[in-house]
Amino acid sequence: MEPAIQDHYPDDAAACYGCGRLNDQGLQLKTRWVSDGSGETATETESATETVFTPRPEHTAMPGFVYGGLVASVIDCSGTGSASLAATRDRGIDLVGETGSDAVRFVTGTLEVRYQRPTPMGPPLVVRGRIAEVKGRKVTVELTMTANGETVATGRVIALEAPDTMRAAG
Ligand SMILES: CCCCCCCCCCCCCC(=O)SCCNC(=O)CCNC(=O)[C@H](O)C(C)(C)COP(=O)(O)OP(=O)(O)OC[C@H]1O[C@@H](n2cnc3c(N)ncnc32)[C@H](O)[C@@H]1OP(=O)(O)O
Repeated sequence: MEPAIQDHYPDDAAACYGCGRLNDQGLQLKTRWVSDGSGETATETESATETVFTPRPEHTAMPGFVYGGLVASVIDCSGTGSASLAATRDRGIDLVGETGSDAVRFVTGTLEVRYQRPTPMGPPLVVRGRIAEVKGRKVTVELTMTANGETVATGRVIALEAPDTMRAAG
């Protein structure tokens, strides 16, 4: 399995409610490149990211169905994580190397979510991300969430490298 980008965020970027590994109350989402099974990361044209999260009872909207804000949160951090993966790869940074933390601080500029059908409580939610564009400090990611193999939501995240003001505030 490919490494999760969030496991390589520096400590000052690891407090996020959605994906911070240091946030005990958070979702601790993990986003990684999908491997083709051969041990190689998929090629540029085929590359996709994946984030998997199993909702808990407190994430209920109404009995049996997942709260839409939770769906949006999972898509949000799948998008910023995917953007970080893309930027890291584009800049030739070794994710698990000593310099792996240099280019991974992305925040959400725009989050769009389309709820396609009610999201069932129980099965894991699988989000696949596709890098639509990398343009300077901006990465656009298109995402699809499935549950039991059915699409429940689609989304788009425009992620921007975190401004210095946010980094300094940490
Ligand atoms: C301490 C660590 C810090 C945090 C690390 C967290 C990592 C992990 C946590 C993960 C976080 C989890 C998720 C969270 O919860 S992240 C928290 C929620 N997000 C925020 O609070 C972000 C608040 N907004 C800002 O700080 C600024 O507005 C940003 C940084 C977004 C852009 O301001 P900046 O001055 O940098 O931009 P620019 O003017 O140079 O424009 C550059 C390009 O971008 C385009 N553009 C601009 N704005 C937007 C927009 N809103 N949507 C789409 N596109 C936008 C613009 O047209 C231009 O495009 P082009 O003309 O080049 O094509």
